[in-house]
Amino acid sequence: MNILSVTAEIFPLVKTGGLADVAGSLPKALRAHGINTRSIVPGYPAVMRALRGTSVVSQYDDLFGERATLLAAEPDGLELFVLDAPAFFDRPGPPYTDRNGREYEDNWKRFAALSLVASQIAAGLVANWRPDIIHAHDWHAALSLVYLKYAGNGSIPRIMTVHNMAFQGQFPAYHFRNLGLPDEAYSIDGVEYYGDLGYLKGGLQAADAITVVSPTYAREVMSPAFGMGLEGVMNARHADVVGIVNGIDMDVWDPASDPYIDQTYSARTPLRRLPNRQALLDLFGLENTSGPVFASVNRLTWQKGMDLLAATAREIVEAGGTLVVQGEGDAGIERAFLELMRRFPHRVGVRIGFDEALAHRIHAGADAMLVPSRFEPCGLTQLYALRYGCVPVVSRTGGLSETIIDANDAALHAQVATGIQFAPIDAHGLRLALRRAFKLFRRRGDWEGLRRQGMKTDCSWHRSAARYAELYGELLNPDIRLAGSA
Ligand SMILES: Nc1ncnc2c1ncn2[C@@H]1O[C@H](COP(=O)(O)OP(=O)(O)O[C@H]2O[C@H](CO)[C@@H](O)[C@H](O)[C@H]2O)[C@@H](O)[C@H]1O
Repeated sequence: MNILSVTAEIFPLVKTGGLADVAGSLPKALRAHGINTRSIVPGYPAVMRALRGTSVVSQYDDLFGERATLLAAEPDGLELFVLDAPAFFDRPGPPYTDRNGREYEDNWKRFAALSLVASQIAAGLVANWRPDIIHAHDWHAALSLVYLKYAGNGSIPRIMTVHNMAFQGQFPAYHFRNLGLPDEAYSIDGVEYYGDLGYLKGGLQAADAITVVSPTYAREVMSPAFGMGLEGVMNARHADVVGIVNGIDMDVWDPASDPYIDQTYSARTPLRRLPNRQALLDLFGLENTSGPVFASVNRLTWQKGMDLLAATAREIVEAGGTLVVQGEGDAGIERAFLELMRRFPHRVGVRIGFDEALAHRIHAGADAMLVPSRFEPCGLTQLYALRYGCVPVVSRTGGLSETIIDANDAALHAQVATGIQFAPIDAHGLRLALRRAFKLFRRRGDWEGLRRQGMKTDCSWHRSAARYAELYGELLNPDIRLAGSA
């Protein structure tokens, strides 16, 4: 079976968040199910630099007014189609924004171009490789399903995966006439969205199946607080919505072979983890107190509850712990953490920026990973933390509530607890969770138990790749689907 995956990011070539990790690792996991995935990605500078031995698939003189070439290549074990369109993608810095953090004005066109070409591949553009299913990730890829739907001619099945409802690709309606879609596509069944253009909305309407990245989030997005305007569409499509929890790449995130960390270790050799803790403290110039080293590797945003962490960080210092924060995002939250570092230079360490290697070192060295998200479709940081023996402290929402087993008395007694969950998701809730963490940390046996259980947890793609494979099978054979849902 051949799958065309459409994505704006793919690890290890271009990553701003979890989308890249999933787009990079799911295809690997699907191979075990006899599924071949090729991903189409934009030809950003980092992608173009990684290419060797490319072949030209197709050329465009006028793709939304620009020249472009569709290439095929296989860098870093990935099987890719790359849309080399310098006018759209040959820009320094992050993929969606300029150096000042402003969204590019032509994002509507850049990702419409990617999507249009993807839809052409789905319709048979490539002579020796035809996909059986097209799988679009997030709003950047959503129009590929819309183009296919309105092209007619019995398109292949279409899947839309939503990694985060907060990012929808909403643009002024006047761009519609430049998208090359038929007039009927500007409707409630198409891309019309509260009088604007909604790319994700259009993708959801054009999809045969919709996946979100955890069953809890699948339920949550049916309500306005989590659906963020799309709850109506999600409710209308609920029969076709399925939640599948993300897995992680067990090779990339493996403390037994991680090239970024000072000392490799495994669940069987927990003492070998200790030098990584000291190395982390040294790196940030922090004191080695008898309290836990808390960490956060995250976008510094409201979604991630990082303002709540900034507001409670003092508690960590006063109770005798240390805090390491790595991330970038809202200027106000960045400032708040930098200010905390200035006040408590030996207890709070902060790095503003995106740094994959440092993220590994933090997971390997910290005692606890704080993930106080206000909403979290799935979350990957807590899964990496489990694998690295860094106990996750998470808010009870979305995928966080499904992937971490709270250390309540029953779970501790049964030796199944893997972390701490808290609710309500506010500063007070987080404060109480921190107090629980301090208490458990002092009870060394319980803390080691949490760490051990976490490291034993299967966070691989094993089960979830099987769910995707099953879904692909159902879409290609609707009779099975009917039988299954009866
Ligand atoms: N400054 C930094 N330096 C280095 N690495 C950093 C970093 N800041 C973040 N990261 C890394 O980026 C990734 C973030 O992934 P998440 O899944 O936690 O959230 P994100 O909101 O990006 O993803 C969305 O999509 C994913 C995938 O489906 C869902 O899990 C999630 O809930 C949803 O919000 C992790 O690998 C994290 O370690």
